[in-house]
Amino acid sequence: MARNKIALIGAGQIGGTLALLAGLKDLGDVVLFDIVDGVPQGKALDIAEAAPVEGFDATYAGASDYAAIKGADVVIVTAGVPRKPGMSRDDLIGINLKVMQAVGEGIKTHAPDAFVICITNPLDAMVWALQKFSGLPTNKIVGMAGVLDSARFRHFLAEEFKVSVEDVTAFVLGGHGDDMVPLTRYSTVAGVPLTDLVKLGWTTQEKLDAMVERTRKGGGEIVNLLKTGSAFYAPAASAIAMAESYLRDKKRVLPCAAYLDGQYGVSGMFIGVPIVIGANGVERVLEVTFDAAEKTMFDKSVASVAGLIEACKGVDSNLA
Ligand SMILES: NC(=O)C1=CN([C@@H]2O[C@H](COP(=O)(O)OP(=O)(O)OC[C@H]3O[C@@H](n4cnc5c(N)ncnc54)[C@H](O)[C@@H]3O)[C@@H](O)[C@H]2O)C=CC1
Ligand SMILES: O=C([O-])CC(=O)C(=O)O
Repeated sequence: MARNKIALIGAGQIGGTLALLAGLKDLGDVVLFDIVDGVPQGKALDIAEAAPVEGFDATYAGASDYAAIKGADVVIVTAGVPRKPGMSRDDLIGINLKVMQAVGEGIKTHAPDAFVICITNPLDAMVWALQKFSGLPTNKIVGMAGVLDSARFRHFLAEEFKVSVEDVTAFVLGGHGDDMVPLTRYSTVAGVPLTDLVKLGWTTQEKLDAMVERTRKGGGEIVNLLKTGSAFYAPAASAIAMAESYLRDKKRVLPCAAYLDGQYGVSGMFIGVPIVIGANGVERVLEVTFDAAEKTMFDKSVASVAGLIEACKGVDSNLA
């Protein structure tokens, strides 16, 4: 059976990590694409030379021409710029929107049948714009954020409870901004909701609130530490989980920025919600019920994303 082809648009910090993880997980052959000539080629060769040591068989190529992504099964987009300390993700809109136009046209011409995962920030607006520029069916394009935000929350919870990360589940929904929605009622240790664990004395409400807040600001915490860019290991691992679910038809239920057509009372936008990812792309949206406080938080987050989309339309009148 022919190997799958994975195209990585953007060969920076996340792109390089994606390329390595794709090999380690035997997901398929990898093409790294970047506008900076030499970088995708150099990273491709470096990882290909790691393959004999790690024992995976995959071809690696680097390119600065979109023709190289032809026939890709999965495209993961990290092209653009990351933020630096003092910036918000939203400050990236002007520059990254133009990048999404070029990437969208490249995908439309060379890989229109791919399952596309957008990572570029500000995420919920960029995946919306990428869908418009590429014309992809809305079940074949998603944004990566919820898996990462949930993984951060899971890490903090596992540390607090001194349990395996494997036994901690979490759902962080909404947009990928500081008003994202970590849902404590739907996050568990071995199936027991966090709200019950507070009652059982495993933690206090104050500590839980602090972990929720740390999750919301998790991206900024790493930007302030790194100073030159933003997180890349956990973002890459998160997107690889999504790609693997598609390529292996695993039908995992993952929180992703998905196109909503009435679900959660939202239409025509990409928002972080739990979805089933299988061979048909986004196969199902899981609509969880919110209590009044959760709904208020979710609606606030949706309103922020709507504001970003309006800002995109202001920058590029073709999107209006
Ligand atoms: N959705 C999420 O949860 C997360 C999103 N991000 C975002 O992911 C993006 C990438 O982050 P990093 O890999 O750390 O940045 P990076 O700067 O290391 O890599 C970005 C790459 O994109 C390339 N690039 C720029 N314009 C391009 C174009 N028109 N076509 C092709 N390539 C182009 C650059 O040359 C660079 O190699 C940023 O926007 C960052 O904010 C980062 C972490 C998490
Ligand atoms: O915070 C950033 O700029 C990068 C990002 O989205 C994250 O790490 O969650």
